[in-house]
Amino acid sequence: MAAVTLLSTTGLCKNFDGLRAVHEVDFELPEGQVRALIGPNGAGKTTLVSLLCGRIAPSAGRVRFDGRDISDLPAHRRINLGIAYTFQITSVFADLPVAENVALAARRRLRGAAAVAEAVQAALQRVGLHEPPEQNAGDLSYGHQRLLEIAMGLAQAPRLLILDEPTQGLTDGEIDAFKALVRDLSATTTILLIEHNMSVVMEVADQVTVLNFGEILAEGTPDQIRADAAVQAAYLGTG
Ligand SMILES: Nc1ncnc2c1ncn2[C@@H]1O[C@H](COP(=O)(O)OP(=O)(O)OP(=O)(O)O)[C@@H](O)[C@H]1O
Repeated sequence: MAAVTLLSTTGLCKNFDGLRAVHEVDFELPEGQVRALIGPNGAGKTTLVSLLCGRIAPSAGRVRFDGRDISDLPAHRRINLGIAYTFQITSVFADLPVAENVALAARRRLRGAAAVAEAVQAALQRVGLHEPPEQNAGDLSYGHQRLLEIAMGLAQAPRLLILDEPTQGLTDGEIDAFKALVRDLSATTTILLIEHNMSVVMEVADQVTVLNFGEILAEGTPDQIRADAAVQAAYLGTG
């Protein structure tokens, strides 16, 4: 049986002063899938996920989540529906302890100190952050701040987790751990991943969407995408 569509867009566009950052994107993400979103620098990947999250408003087009049109909902309402995300620029609260950062996210859905503490510990363990929870988030390495952000996303028990270049700044060992984490999470969460690291894409994605100049250039399995001549040309910058 075909999987239920969790997220979809129709005719989604975003123009910045005449620049077509995202153009006429019809995108569909089935529930339970790990989807990688790839494309050359400036292809529109961050703009597309910003439209999905409600961080920016589209110039045209609609977004649907779980059977409902969410195009007019502000970002915080979309989070409450189960869309969690992390962005390239970390948004941890640097002056707050690691645990408190995750607790702020957990309190969006949980009441009671014990339940929150349990969720915090589970989320930190799941991403493999072993720093003392009382350490300030700003003292973590950049890579670990990215992991902390994922923990903050997980503490919201999301139905869709959107990660914008989560492996940037991670060591090789941390990237391996991240791949295992995504495989583990994929049992319970639909994942949309902007990723430049092709080994991560090839190993964790069920399907890959390639953006180029704001439009979908190709979609398919990692193997299909790797063999696609148009994708190779886009990356090599050749016709
Ligand atoms: N707020 C903005 N104002 C004007 N132009 C913008 C804005 N945000 C993005 N752009 C432009 O839109 C295009 C798409 O940018 P976007 O960041 O979405 O690409 P990307 O695929 O995520 O790139 P990268 O892989 O480098 O992060 C680029 O040409 C970028 O300069």
